[in-house]
Amino acid sequence: MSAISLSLSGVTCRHGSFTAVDRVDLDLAPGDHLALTGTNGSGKSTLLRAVLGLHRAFTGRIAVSGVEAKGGSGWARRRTEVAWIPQRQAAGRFPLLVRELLASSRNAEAAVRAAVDLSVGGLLDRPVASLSGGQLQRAYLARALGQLAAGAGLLLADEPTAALDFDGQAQVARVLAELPMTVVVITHDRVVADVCGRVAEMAAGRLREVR
Ligand SMILES: Nc1ncnc2c1ncn2[C@@H]1O[C@H](COP(=O)(O)OP(=O)(O)OP(=O)(O)O)[C@@H](O)[C@H]1O
Repeated sequence: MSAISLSLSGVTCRHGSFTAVDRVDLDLAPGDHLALTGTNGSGKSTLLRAVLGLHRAFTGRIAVSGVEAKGGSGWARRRTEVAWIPQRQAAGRFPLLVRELLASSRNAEAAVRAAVDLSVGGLLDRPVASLSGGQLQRAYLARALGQLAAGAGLLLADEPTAALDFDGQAQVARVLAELPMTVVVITHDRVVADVCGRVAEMAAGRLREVR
């Protein structure tokens, strides 16, 4: 596993006729850590979802490791290169055990090890739908660490500490700080922003780097 680059140029994302992300440019070198802050509804989640191919209504250029995703196989490859912690962690439409969520990382062993470190190792046989918000967030972080162990070189995390207690927030900030991967983390948490070398702020779809 090694860190990879992310390059956005002139990225505009629409929800119907509404422009949620407006001509965003951003270049991250392998290993850069960026905190993405800004007001609610300013387009942060939409932007990261576009990088993953979960929001396809965009124009402009999104390149990971210098490559733009094209077609189904291109986006499938993108999802092996990019680890993802979603904001509203979905319990899924079908009953899913924590163990199965972790296995979806493609490195179940590493994800389970991370789950143990993150204090959710005792919940492997519980349905994901039965976890508390903080437990679910820890489980999704463990899955992302499994994805990184499986070869992903970029982590996109959407408010990964929003549901965590103080100890959990500090622990996740530590884990993120130590990751040798490229990281973009949407956060309203100062502890997390402080461990990132770069900080950008979004407002009404525009991105401005502040540090
Ligand atoms: N599926 C959708 N359909 C229509 N509008 C949407 C949809 N998803 C998001 N939006 C709108 O796009 C804008 C950007 O939303 P987005 O979730 O990207 O913001 P955000 O910066 O991540 O917000 P927050 O900090 O509250 O999570 C908001 O005005 C939101 O209401």
